[in-house]
Amino acid sequence: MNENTLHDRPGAATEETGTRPVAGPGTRIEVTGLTKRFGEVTAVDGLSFAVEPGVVTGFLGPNGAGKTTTMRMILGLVTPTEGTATVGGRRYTELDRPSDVVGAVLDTSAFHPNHSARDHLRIYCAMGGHPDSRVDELLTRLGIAEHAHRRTRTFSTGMKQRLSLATALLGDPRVLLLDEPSNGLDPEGIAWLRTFLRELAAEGRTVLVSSHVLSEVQQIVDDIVMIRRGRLVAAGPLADIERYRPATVLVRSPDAERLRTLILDGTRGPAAEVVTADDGSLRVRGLTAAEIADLASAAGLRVHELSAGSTSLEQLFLDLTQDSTEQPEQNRRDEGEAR
Ligand SMILES: Nc1ncnc2c1ncn2[C@@H]1O[C@H](COP(=O)(O)OP(=O)(O)OP(=O)(O)O)[C@@H](O)[C@H]1O
Repeated sequence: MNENTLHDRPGAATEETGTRPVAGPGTRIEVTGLTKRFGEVTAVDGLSFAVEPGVVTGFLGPNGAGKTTTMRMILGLVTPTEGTATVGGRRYTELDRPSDVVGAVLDTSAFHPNHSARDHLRIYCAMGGHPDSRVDELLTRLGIAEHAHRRTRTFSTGMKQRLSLATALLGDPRVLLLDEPSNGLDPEGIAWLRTFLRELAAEGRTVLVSSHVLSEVQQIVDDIVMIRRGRLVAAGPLADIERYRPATVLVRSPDAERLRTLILDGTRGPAAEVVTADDGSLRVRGLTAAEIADLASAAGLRVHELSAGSTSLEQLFLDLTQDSTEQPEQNRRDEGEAR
């Protein structure tokens, strides 16, 4: 801890009186105006959000959105350029015994290849000052007790994930931060992870899980914090976000580009949003299928398919987080409100 953090931190006065609060049950993560610039690159840009205890929160955004950098700032591994990240009201570097408060898995390959799972946990247990009994407790809880003597280099991705989680849980922390935990897991592994993280949340812990693939964590998370280019795009219960999925009309047309221009023109009807998918089809919001058909027919444009439905959650995620200049107007409004 450096001198600056000692002087400007909240709660320093209570420490002197010996009544320093520790992060306890119901520990919240709070990120306020967090910014990180690496030279020319602004990785995180004025980000504010809270992560509540008792639920699993998904931290979502495409590759390079700033998720890892934000998690590293919460963990005191990267110093913010501006803003704060606190756990239970204190910055990580101000916590007495940080590994008793926050457990983190940032990299599941960080094992000595020749160490057994048990050796690995024993070392981290001693480093964190946790009781030895935690090693066997966690090997059992994570379902890897029978592999405790195997060298970690022989572990599958799923077993490494479990060992990483065991390491993070040695101090029985109230807060857990996991960076892309579903990466490389098969469906069975994801199902196991879902059950396990739900158990941790049900114990009142605060669980933050990052991912760049919404569909991988959709079944795991209760709340979401969605970012793009270091900025907040959406935050709240996943159920709320699902509720606001707008109705979309899928349009396949050999004249898609002309139809798109016509729809966006807006002079022939209400303002609409159009996203062109990779396969050239259009997804239109703000117009009904009948309105689009009439528009195309009046202009002599061919339409091969028109189908109404609601946007998939994955599509909503892509729409909200895409970098394309084709970002729909509604999303830009959402982003503005979220900031
Ligand atoms: N130490 C660093 N030096 C310079 N640029 C960095 C550094 N760390 C991250 N960045 C840049 O900051 C941006 C955000 O990166 P970050 O790893 O936080 O994103 P992410 O959302 O976690 O992405 P991914 O899903 O690919 O891990 C990227 O443009 C990245 O190249």
